[in-house]
Amino acid sequence: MNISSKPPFFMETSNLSYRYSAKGPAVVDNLSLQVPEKSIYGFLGHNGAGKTTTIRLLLGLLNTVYPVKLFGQELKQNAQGILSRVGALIEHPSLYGNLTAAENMQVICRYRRLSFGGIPGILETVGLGKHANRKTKDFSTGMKQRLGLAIALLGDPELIILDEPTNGLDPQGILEMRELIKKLNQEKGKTIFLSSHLLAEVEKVCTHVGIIRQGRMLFQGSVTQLTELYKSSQVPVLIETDDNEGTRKLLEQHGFECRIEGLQLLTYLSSRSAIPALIDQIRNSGIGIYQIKAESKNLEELFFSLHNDPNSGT
Ligand SMILES: Nc1ncnc2c1ncn2[C@@H]1O[C@H](COP(=O)(O)OP(=O)(O)OP(=O)(O)O)[C@@H](O)[C@H]1O
Repeated sequence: MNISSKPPFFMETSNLSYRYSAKGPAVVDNLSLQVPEKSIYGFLGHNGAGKTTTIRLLLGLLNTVYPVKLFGQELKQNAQGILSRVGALIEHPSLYGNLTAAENMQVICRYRRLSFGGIPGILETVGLGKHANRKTKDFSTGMKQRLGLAIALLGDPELIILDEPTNGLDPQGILEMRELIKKLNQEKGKTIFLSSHLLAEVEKVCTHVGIIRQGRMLFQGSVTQLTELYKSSQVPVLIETDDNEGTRKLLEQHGFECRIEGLQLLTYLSSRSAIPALIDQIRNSGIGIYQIKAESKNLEELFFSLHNDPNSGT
């Protein structure tokens, strides 16, 4: 993967690696991230893949000898200046329940020596304008998360880093957070880096994506490129017939790999358009089909297909 400096990426790492202990495994392993300006970059991976650790490295919260660049500058050389242009929400926000939304923001403003002037506008942006004077102990999880984002927006950062921003939210809360992220990007020009373990979530919100497994990058590119790759990977198909064993033999004779799973047979096709021919083959051999169903590919299968694709990832 090439690290180009023209134009500089808003955030980039080159072969970033990290171990929590000298003899422990690499939790982040040769990770070269490239986050374009004005993108919404989804950092996708299962629980324990190394997302939060990477975010901590990007924010200078963990020490590393590897270069981490934000806005084209090395983080270590000007951490204070660079981080004043970054807003972050890692997991759930720490709020004082007995203080109102506005008062919670004032606490952070005092700490960061920012004026209180921007608070009403930011609360309006995140949809909490009407709740500015409510104590946060009465807030729903979604409202707390939006207030956490409001706090990250203090100081008008150009880059916003969000660790699993929809975690723990109900469907309505997820929808609102998703719309808010898009609004911040499209209307306020913010570059947003967010981590998630949900492929569907990333596809709906992000312009770019980096997929990691065990700290290693499997794929990095635009969501359009990911969709193309995803489409070209194999489709799992479940078949139930009156003779699953006979169907298995038949399909294997035609070069399909398959296995019996309970009352069904699982095989993989190159695309959904191959299903009619498959049905004809089974029916022509006198086997009765009870049902046939193309499964939607989940993250695990995408990981699997990426892992086996020599052209993808690292
Ligand atoms: N402070 C720590 N000390 C030792 N190991 C840690 C520490 N924090 C995380 N790990 C380990 O590092 C690996 C990556 O964890 P990390 O939290 O970065 O992953 P993640 O992708 O953010 O997962 P999740 O979505 O569950 O938060 C995991 O195996 C985890 O157990």
